[in-house]
Amino acid sequence: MSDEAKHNKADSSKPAKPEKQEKSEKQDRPKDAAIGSGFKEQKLGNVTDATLIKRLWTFMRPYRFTFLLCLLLLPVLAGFKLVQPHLLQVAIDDYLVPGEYGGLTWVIAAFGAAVFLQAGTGFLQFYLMQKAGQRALYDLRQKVFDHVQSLSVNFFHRHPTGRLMTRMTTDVESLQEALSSGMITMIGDIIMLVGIVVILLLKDWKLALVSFTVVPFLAVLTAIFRHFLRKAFREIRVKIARLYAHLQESVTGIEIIQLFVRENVSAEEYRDINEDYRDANVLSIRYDAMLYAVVEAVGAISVGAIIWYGSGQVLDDILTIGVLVAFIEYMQKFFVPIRDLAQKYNLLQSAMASSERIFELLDSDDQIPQPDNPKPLPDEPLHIEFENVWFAYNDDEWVIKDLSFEVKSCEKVALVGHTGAGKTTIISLLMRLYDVTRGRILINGIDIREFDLHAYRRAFAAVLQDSFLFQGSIRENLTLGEESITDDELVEAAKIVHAHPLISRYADDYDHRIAERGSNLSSGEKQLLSFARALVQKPEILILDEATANVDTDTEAIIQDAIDKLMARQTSVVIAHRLSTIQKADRIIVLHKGEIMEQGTHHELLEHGGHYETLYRLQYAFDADAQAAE
Ligand SMILES: Nc1ncnc2c1ncn2[C@@H]1O[C@H](COP(=O)(O)OP(=O)(O)OP(=O)(O)O)[C@@H](O)[C@H]1O
Repeated sequence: MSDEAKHNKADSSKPAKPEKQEKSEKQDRPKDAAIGSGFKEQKLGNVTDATLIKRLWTFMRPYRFTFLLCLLLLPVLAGFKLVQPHLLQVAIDDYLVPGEYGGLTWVIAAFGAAVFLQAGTGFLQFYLMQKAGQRALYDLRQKVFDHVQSLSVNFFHRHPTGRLMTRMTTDVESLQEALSSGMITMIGDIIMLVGIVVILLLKDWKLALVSFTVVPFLAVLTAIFRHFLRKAFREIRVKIARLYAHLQESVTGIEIIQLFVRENVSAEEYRDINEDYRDANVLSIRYDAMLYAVVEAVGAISVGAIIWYGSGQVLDDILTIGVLVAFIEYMQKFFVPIRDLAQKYNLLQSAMASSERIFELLDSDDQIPQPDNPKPLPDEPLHIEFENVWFAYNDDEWVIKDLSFEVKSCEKVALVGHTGAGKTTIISLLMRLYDVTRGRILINGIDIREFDLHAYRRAFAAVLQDSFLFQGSIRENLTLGEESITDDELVEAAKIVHAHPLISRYADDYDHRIAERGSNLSSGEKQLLSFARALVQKPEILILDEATANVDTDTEAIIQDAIDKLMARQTSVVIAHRLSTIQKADRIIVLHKGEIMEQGTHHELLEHGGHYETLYRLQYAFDADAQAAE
């Protein structure tokens, strides 16, 4: 079914009261999609390791040959390690005990060669593994970033930035350790263990069985610890996400915290979260230390058993001293990988907990849908039409109710209304930050959901309430990386909106660096720069939201002139609380609780004597009072 057909179908089934139909949509929606839910951190843990490893493999696949080479090097590396105790046995039994010291030379040379080759192979194996691991992680980081960028603003409203950042940074880091060292060296450890078991059984199966009596206990104990460690690691990730979320909020909201003297409250909250994080870490360290101690103790018991049983055998001449020494050496080598395995298992547990969270983020499909066969934007002046539009952020709470209006090409339409009337929501719907719940928005008669999202948004330039500026030069902030914009165009745009005098005040004018979020500029200056940015992008449709709030009367006059010039050029939709700024608009739409109350020109609405007239008189009286006070 084409998109058009789909939308038409949705429309034809439009109920008089859309609340009921909405309910079934609600049920279809993934649970996580409920606004305000955030990530369901506690719900993690149901995914099996096999599923996670399978998904991780998709990132390792491009580097599979390097990983394979690393794997092939593992038995070689194990071979060089395993030959050493045997050489020790040969040295004792064949040369030291019979007193043939001359033959020791080749044994020492062979031992030296084994140590040297072990180092060389170890280096190669480690280097290749790290390199491939880093590459796979680079891809993963890139994928996570691209995915996050593609998510709708709705998603960002629901998820605290700090938590998102944790997933994109510390979780990826923890995966990094596992991918670039943990996983493959674990296989190396297993090869070592199997090698030792086989060698010992071949050397003396009875002594081997005595040595391994402790292994089943060890297996049971590590299985129990594994279970608790996994839980502890998951807890750490949840706690660290909370810690970052709080940190992020405290840093971005520092002005409010300081102005309202909330430092102590914020510190108290942070202390609680920090304590939780510390306790979660301490718990995991406790398990870790216990596991380490258990492995050490079991290792010592095993060596004790070898000496106890083996010494008797040596005295009875059944066993040589060389074999006994080799057994002790092998058993010590046996417990090192077991200890390492436990540690690497921790790493892996942590990585599994992290990858679960990263994949959950990658699985969040809160995107604005793209059509299968996008239509090109009409190559003619654009006009907008809202057709019976309904919209709710939360389930049945309708913010926009059956809204219909038109903005003709080159028309300047203003939206006014009390706070919360739905003005910003209309702009968000128009720019497809959200999709309408019901009804349609049309551009030249085509549903906007049928256009390619990016091509569609490129037709707009928006100056929003918060004139967000990025850290970087003024030029970068105005062009937003669009290289085709020339310096002349830049200067011309800045001049039109009165931003040029402000910019040329700086010695390095357009190369002047703006601090993060434009913190080294006043709000009026930020607005002028965002006007220049909007103009230089040569939009078909201009969106202005709350353009003249928070500025003094002189700046307001300058900004007003800038707005007039901006609006004169193209189709514009403007939201303004200060009604003086929109008197020249071709049409003013007065909104109340998501519905149109009245519309017309400034004069028509004043003559009509309705809601707008009341708003205007109130504001006029307020301004007159303010001026008198000045
Ligand atoms: N992201 C959101 N999630 C849930 N509800 C929201 C969200 N954004 C806005 N709302 C609600 O939608 C309603 C309309 O908000 P909107 O921002 O569109 O109003 P507005 O007319 O632009 O107000 P203002 O003039 O104060 O900016 C309000 O009741 C608001 O609480």
